[in-house]
Amino acid sequence: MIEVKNIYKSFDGVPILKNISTVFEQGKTNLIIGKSGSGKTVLLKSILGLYEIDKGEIWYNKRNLVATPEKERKKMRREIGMVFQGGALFDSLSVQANVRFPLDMFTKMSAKEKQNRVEFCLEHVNIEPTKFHLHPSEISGGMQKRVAIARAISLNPKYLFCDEPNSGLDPETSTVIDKLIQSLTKEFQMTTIINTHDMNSVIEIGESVLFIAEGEVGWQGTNKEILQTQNEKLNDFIFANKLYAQMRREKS
Ligand SMILES: Nc1ncnc2c1ncn2[C@@H]1O[C@H](COP(=O)(O)OP(=O)(O)OP(=O)(O)O)[C@@H](O)[C@H]1O
Repeated sequence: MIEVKNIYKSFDGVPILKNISTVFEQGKTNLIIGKSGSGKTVLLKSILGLYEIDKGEIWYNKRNLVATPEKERKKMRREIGMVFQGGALFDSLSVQANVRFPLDMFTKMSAKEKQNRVEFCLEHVNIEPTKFHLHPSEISGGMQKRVAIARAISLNPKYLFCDEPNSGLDPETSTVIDKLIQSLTKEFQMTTIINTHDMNSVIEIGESVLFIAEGEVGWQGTNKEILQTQNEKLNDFIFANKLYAQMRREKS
């Protein structure tokens, strides 16, 4: 579980996050949604400790990141898996070398143990062994995302952060990626936080949805509750999203 309590973050005196409190539960896909510029990325980076917040607390289970010295923070970071926007795979490394990379960097596992772990992770994202030797440029966008997820879970993280995991994917592949993240979250009982623009993701896997509006908690609830909401800002966001999805469908 990750809990944030009354966090504030500003840049050069301009407030971006204003008094955000929420809980991201273990074993659930916790989504953060909101308009472009609302503060989702700043929130995600603050929770990760990439930005120092002005005020507030960030609890990773029983540890408050804000009060944790840098050396301890490094240890905490090992418990975090990240799926970056676009996948961010290393082009020059094969699929399996990409997944092995964190193991080389952060563990003292033997070559055999690493290979077993790489195979385990790639199997869990449904990548066949015939693809292990390929390079990112030789596989589809959806498969690249799956490799990025395999790499993110390679160190067996307790916490998984995904920043727009569906960017650049068609709706069908997006659903596959969403379901995959959700099933891994359940299987490994991770606390998963996903930044997304995608209303389909909200409906499919939004077990807990946090709507950020102008740096504040605008609404929080489940994918079932969101369909009944009377919250005006949230409804505007949903409507704009539907229009966007429709325009994209008509264009393709
Ligand atoms: N490093 C920074 N320095 C100054 N201002 C920043 C910085 N990072 C973000 N901001 C500002 O914070 C606000 C929120 O940005 P943020 O990137 O969190 O939005 P977002 O909701 O993630 O948007 P998007 O969906 O487009 O990624 C914006 O006004 C942005 O300009």
